[in-house]
Amino acid sequence: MAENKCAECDKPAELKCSACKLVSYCCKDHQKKHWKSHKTLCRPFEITTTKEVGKCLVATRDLSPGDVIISELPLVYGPRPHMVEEGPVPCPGCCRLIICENSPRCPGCDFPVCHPRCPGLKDMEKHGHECLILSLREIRAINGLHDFYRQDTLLALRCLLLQKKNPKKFAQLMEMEAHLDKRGPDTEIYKQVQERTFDYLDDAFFTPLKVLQARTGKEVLQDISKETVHKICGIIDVNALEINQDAEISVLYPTAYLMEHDCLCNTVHSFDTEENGYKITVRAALPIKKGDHISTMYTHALWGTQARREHLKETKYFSCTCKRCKDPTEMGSYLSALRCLGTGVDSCDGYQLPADPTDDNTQWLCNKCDIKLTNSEVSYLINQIGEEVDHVQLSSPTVKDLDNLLSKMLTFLHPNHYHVYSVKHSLVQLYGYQQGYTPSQISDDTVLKKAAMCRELLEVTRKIDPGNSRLPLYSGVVYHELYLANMIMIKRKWDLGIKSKVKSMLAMIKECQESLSQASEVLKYETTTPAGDKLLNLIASSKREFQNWVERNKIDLTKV
Ligand SMILES: C[S@@+](CC[C@H](N)C(=O)[O-])C[C@H]1O[C@@H](n2cnc3c(N)ncnc32)[C@H](O)[C@@H]1O
Repeated sequence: MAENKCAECDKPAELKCSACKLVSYCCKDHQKKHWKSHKTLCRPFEITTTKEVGKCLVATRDLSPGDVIISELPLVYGPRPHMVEEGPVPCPGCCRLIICENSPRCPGCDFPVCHPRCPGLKDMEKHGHECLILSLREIRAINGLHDFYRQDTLLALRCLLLQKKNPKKFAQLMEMEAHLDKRGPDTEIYKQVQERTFDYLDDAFFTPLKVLQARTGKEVLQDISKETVHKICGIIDVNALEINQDAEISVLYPTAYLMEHDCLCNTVHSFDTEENGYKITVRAALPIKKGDHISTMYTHALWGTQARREHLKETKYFSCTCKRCKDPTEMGSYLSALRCLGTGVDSCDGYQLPADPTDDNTQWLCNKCDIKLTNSEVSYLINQIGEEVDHVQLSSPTVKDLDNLLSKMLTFLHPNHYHVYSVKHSLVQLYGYQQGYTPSQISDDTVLKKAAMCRELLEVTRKIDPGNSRLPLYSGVVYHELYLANMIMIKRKWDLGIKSKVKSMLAMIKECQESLSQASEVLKYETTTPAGDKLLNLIASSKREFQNWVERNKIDLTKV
């Protein structure tokens, strides 16, 4: 075994940096001396294994919000592997969405692409390599058929190609958890992988590849067995992160995948653009103490406990037992709570909460009276309401439609329930915009209602996403809408002669200033997403508008 050398003097070294364990030293003195240059590169975590989560990351020093924990390039990335039966598909060169039927074709393999000269088509890190395999199919489709050109299989193919191209990366990839024990031949997921990925790749490309390999004696892919393809698909499902810039991409990173899940995670991550190779940067979102586990969130922060736990069980094969999942009130947010459904003499103004949220058969108890509900009764009700919300949300609703839906929902659900949150979030974006509710048309009462709703929404997000790591776009929108609501009222009152010395006016001016600054703060890591970029531009223009108004009216903000 090669002996370690001191990073300071190159002599044989026994000591290791205790934080990253990657750099060695001959003595304590040299370790101290080297710290100045090493501290920016030193990993602030170590990899450990626990019975509950398997491999995971533990902080080796205290971290403050914003501190970088991981910054690394992908092992491999490609189009998100979800089957598309109609609608846009990713271009294999750049993963930007295209309409299959109307698109030009790749000159090499005939797959639909954004442009025959898309730079990614020839790039060996992107489509270049796989194109050689895809071009082995002799039959060509006349029309772009979704089951003929299957972009959802390309990431698995790119993983297979690492065997020859970069065996070290392939070995790192194959170390990842695939949960094959839970994806056996009698499961639905096994059938899907077998039919949609393995059989497709095998029939269309591996069969001609085997003939070619036999003829030329040259091996392009070593292992294209069913077992390896199933393992790779498991690894992608369990470990890949999704990037939704203007494309749908799944990425496997060499270290970031080790972050465990927590419904109140302590990190935030952002992705560089395609030009910068989709580098990931993971930062502390909350203060992290030495010894704390470093976590991210694998599911949606705005789902209730039952929905999140079901999703994690189905897709990541574990039962979450984090602080938020164990707390019936979900950190005081009441995101899953129902109104007490007692009627007549039994009616009360309490809320129905799960007795044990981590028990799939829990009873739901009222916090004021004796009314109990079974979990299946609650699930049925929540699913029904969810379907109605989806139906209304998808039908370009008017303010009236959403107002009516909201009043109906509030007879069954807590005002912070996640279905209510979604309707309120849409409503605050319609008040002030939709015909009949434009800034010159909207009534004072409705503006005040909009501002109150914004404050309620922000209170919920602060409780379930204290580090702004998962809901920055949701909160950014709401902070901006709160600014707009205040600004409508301020201008109206100003025109009536109510000037900045009046207390209520001062409070609104202050809230305007704070909302705009909070909006930029929560979005600070969203600069590379199209939605984040668009919102940040809107906020910048509102900041200019606010500044102009303040200057025009000679308001001294330091005295507000
Ligand atoms: C992306 S991998 C993380 C690395 C993994 N622990 C390993 O050993 O390779 C995701 C898997 O880690 C485990 N895991 C992550 N967070 C967990 C948690 N909070 N509780 C239990 N298991 C967890 C689950 O097995 C999950 O499918």
